[in-house]
Parts: sequence; structure tokens; C-alpha cells
Amino acid sequence: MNIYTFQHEADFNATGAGLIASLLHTKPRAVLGLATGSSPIGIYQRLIEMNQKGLVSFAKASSYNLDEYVGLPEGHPESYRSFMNEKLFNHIDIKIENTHVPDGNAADLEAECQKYDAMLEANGPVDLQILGIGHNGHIGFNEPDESLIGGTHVVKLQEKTRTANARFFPSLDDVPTQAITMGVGSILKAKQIMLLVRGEDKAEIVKRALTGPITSQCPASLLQCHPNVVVLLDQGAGRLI
Ligand SMILES: O=P(O)(O)OC[C@H]1O[C@](O)(CO)[C@@H](O)[C@@H]1O
Repeated sequence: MNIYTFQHEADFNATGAGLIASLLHTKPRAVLGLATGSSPIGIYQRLIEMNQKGLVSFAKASSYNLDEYVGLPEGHPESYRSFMNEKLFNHIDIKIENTHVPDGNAADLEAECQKYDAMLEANGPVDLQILGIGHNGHIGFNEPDESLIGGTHVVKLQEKTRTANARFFPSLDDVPTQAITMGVGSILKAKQIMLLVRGEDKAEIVKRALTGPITSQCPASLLQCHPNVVVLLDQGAGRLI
């Protein structure tokens, strides 16, 4: 595992964007595993700038997002599809039909999960999976539990997760209680994983995940088992490493 701690936000973003861009240079048809959250936003912004200057192209690439809330109306500003369109897809040359986010409004959520896994199986493995981490150690929305699920599934969000995300909604009651998430098995199948973490409030969980015991009570600790993980931290998140 290669862990880098950055003093300056610009270097964090340039390194993350550079890794994605060099993958696309060597493999234009790369399959990208994408994440929402605040940590990748600057990297997406940088990729938009590079794409608009002709320094990188997504024209042949495809993407699979980690997760989506269940039950938000289509076009809701806080849905992860809206986030991705707004923060990245609408501004680069990726073909929107090659971008995939689980459908949290599917009439049959179980069938939607199976469909997502079948697509990943057919078009994967993911070349580069971007991840954030929750305060409780979740990756995607794989919450700490006695056991974890390998494939895409519907998950009940923990109160800690809903509270952390309440800042994006009018009130806690408006935060969905369920989500669809790729499972840890699918995440760990990626050829390379880039974990992005910013903020002092994540320092404890970063330390537990990267140096503590490997346990389902901290899903991000499973990353210690993966052969090709790069971790980008800002100074706050890397304070205890
Ligand atoms: O990037 P941030 O703001 O630390 O947030 C990370 C969060 O985003 C997600 O990646 C969203 O899918 C979650 O796994 C995690 O809760």
C-alpha cells in the first residue's frame, strides 16, 4: 500500500487526476470505478480542465459508480447520479451511456443489484476504483457489521452515516434510510484502488483502516488485503499515520 500525505490541496488533486489520466493514456477504454463525497471533487475538477485542454480523453472510457440512495426522485440534486453529472460527466467527453450509477428508483431493487453485478462482470474488472471512507470505516455504503456482502446489494444506512450526510439535505428526516451499494467483493476485484481522504475528522478512522486489524467492523480495513492500493490523504486525514 502506498500512502501519500499532501500539505497542499493542489498537489492532492494533481496526483489523483494524474493517476487517472495516465491510466487513460495507456488504456483509453479503461473502466473507472467512481465515487461521490467531497474528497474527489477537486480531482474531478482538475480532470475537467485537462479534458477541456485536450490533455486527456474519456471518449472510450466507461464508469461504474459505487452507490446510490434509494428513493430520491429522479433529478434530485443530492442523488449520486446528479452529483456525477454535475461534478464530472456533463463537462467531459465521456459518453453518458457509458456511465453507470445504480438506479435507486428501480421498481425491483434486487433485480437492479443483480443487473449491476452482471454489467460489472461482463465489462470489468474495474481498472481503477476510487474510494472515499465513512467515519465508521464504510467503503461505498458497506457499513460495519458482523459480516459483509460481496456483491451489489441494498443496505440500511447507519444513523452515523445519515447524520454525516444530513448537511446536504434540508433536515435529517430527508436523508434516505437505504442505498444500493457495490459490495466489498466487487470493490476488491478492481485492479487498482485509490483511496481519497480529506479532513481531520477522518484521521482516527484512516489510522484504524490502514494500520488496525482487518475486520468487518471496519470495512475499509479489507483494503490491507489488496495488492495495489494507493492512498491520498490531506494533512488532517493523515495526522495519525
Ligand atoms: O469524500 P468524503 O466527503 O470524505 O466522503 C466519503 C463518503 O463518500 C462516499 O464515498 C460516498 O459513496 C462514502 O463511501 C463515504 O461516506
